[in-house]
Amino acid sequence: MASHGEGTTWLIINGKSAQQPDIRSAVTHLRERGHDLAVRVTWEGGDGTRLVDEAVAAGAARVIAGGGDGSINETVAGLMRHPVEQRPALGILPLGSANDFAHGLELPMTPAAALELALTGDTRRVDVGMLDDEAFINVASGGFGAEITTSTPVGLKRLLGGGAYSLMGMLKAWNYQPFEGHLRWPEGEARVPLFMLAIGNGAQAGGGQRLAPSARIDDGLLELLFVRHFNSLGELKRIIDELENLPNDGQFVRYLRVPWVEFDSDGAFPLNLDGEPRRYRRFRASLESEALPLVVPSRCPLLSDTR
Ligand SMILES: Nc1ncnc2c1ncn2[C@@H]1O[C@H](COP(=O)(O)OP(=O)(O)OP(=O)(O)O)[C@@H](O)[C@H]1O
Repeated sequence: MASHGEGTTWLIINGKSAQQPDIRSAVTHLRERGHDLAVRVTWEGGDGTRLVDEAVAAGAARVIAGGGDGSINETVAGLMRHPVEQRPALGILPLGSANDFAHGLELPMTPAAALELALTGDTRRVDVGMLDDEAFINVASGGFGAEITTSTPVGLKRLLGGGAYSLMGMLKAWNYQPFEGHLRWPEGEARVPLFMLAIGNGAQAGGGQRLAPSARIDDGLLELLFVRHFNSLGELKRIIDELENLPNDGQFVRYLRVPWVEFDSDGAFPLNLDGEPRRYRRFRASLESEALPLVVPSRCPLLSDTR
């Protein structure tokens, strides 16, 4: 474990949460204890990345992303623009609605405890996912996985766990079409009508859906989950069974650990990058190993040697 006790820390906080009284008092309290904590507030998308540049220019040792998964993604994107040896450590103050990455790390969720850990906790070097040249730290989820997190309020777990009938009905009502394309990874390839796809550095997305349950952020690998499209209720029930066990070569479900994966889609494929919606005709997902020092709690479940 490395400790970054010295140097300035910058808190880059999403403006929509910046005026919360408990955050103000947590900042005041930590400053009174002698911590050198600068606070900057974002106004709109893109500000987080630019503020990281200012923090690096000012020589910050640590940058805390105050916000949800989108804010963390922007901060990571900013940090990755700098050479690896100049990257400040990343801390997280979870203030989003889903906070999937923070929950996956089992960070404290109250502002006072989260901010104190972010400022004073130990750091570990973790991997950062790359989708072409865009960074993601948690999960890229595509196909139905992207649709559920952006356009429906219903969770995948509830849909798949609770009612095959209602999911089938909903897909019919939507006239849901599979995404035809070609997947390629180091040991294999598949031409598939895809129902959904998840690429995990972290473990969960979409507000608690554990799509990559055995993901570790320091293992140099991505978890790849993909589910083949289905046509009947019987096939859907089979998928639900396979999702329980996550076979590496199931009839519908495949769950693999890979250093990279490429997808060539016949159409524009919806993919959420750390929760932010995108569309791609083709992409390559890969990993930069040990790219970023991250503040982690003790016994963090996303580390390989969880103690
Ligand atoms: N001052 C602001 N007011 C409103 N939105 C902002 C502001 N500053 C940045 N944003 C937007 O907020 C987005 C990030 O939101 P964030 O991830 O922090 O919250 P969230 O969507 O509630 O989190 P989660 O993904 O965990 O549910 C950025 O992409 C940016 O477009």
